[in-house]
Amino acid sequence: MTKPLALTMGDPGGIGPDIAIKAWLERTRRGVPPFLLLASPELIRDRAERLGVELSLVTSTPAEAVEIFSRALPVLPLKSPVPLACGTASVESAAAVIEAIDRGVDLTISGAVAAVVTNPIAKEPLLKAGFPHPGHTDYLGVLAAAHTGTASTAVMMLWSKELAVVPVTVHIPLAKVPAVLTADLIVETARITSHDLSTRFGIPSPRLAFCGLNPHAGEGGTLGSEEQDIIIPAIARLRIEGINASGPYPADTMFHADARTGYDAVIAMYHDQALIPLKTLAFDSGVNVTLGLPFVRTSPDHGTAFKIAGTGQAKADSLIEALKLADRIAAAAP
Ligand SMILES: NC(=O)c1ccc[n+]([C@@H]2O[C@H](COP(=O)([O-])OP(=O)(O)OC[C@H]3O[C@@H](n4cnc5c(N)ncnc54)[C@H](O)[C@@H]3O)[C@@H](O)[C@H]2O)c1
Ligand SMILES: N[C@H](C(=O)O)[C@H](O)COP(=O)(O)O
Repeated sequence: MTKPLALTMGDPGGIGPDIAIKAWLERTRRGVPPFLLLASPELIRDRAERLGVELSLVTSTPAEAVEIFSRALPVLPLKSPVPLACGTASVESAAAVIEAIDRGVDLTISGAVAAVVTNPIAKEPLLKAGFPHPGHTDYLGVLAAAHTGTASTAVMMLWSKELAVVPVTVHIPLAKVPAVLTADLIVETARITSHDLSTRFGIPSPRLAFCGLNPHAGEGGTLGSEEQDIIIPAIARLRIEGINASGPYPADTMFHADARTGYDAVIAMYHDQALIPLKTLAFDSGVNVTLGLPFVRTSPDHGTAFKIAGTGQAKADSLIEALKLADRIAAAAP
């Protein structure tokens, strides 16, 4: 029998509970793979009530979840208290938010579930509660390293049928990007991307196209030196290793339809350079996938959308794509 996916509740005040309920309701029509929701049953019942949905919910172990999924939403209760928040973030939720991630990863590593899919979390309340990581991606790298005993770099990729993008620097202030960007970091990010696109996504020799950092990719060094000093040497190193790397290209002309036929993924130098084109082209179908981990993790491409939590406006499309992609790449795991 197939294993379920573990789905974390995300921030309980955000739209995670809404879209988990919607994804379960859509399970047959849209072929949603079975998942076990890591949450408080009270929160999910409360949200279903706000949405005006009659929901069958059953507390479940991972082993029972696949069988239950066809008739009820299987929920694995959390130990930490979960405030019945809707529409606001709260520091009081932090312990439960982190517990759901930890348990999702533990269940995946132990083989009880096929992969972990995370609902969106708000970073600010977690940071205020003392959680030192700027997002799931970094934290998953730390959990993976603790599990394997070796340092593990987690790489963020936003994937869709139209476009896949990987930001080399992620959740740091824009002003710090030039200082953090090094040839070593670019090479490591690209190596992991090439490896995982090949092993998990079945692309034999992934074509990686690199953005420049500066306008016009530096215009031969007249509009900035990072291309000459950092990006071009990094690409040269990757080519020597046999990685199909090209660029750096001016970022403003890399994302139109013709340009997108020339690569399998874009390696971008900072967060918005990568995520603006992805979310513009594929907001409803984009999936956030963490590469470089010894387990599979995906997530919808959007955030907590507090304003529309409990209103029925949140779409579950990106979450459904994240569940389907996790199921597919977990089955292909090396
Ligand atoms: N995977 C994650 O954990 C993740 C990803 C992105 C942002 N975030 C966090 O989410 C919080 C809010 O971020 P934001 O406002 O920049 O982005 P957001 O994605 O939450 O919202 C942006 C806009 O898109 C709308 N939207 C988002 N998801 C939607 C959906 N499923 N259906 C319909 N409309 C939807 C929102 O209502 C809003 O108008 C921040 O704290 C951020 O750190 C978390
Ligand atoms: N940068 C991501 C986005 O905007 O979609 C997001 O914040 C999620 O990051 P984590 O997967 O690291 O939580």
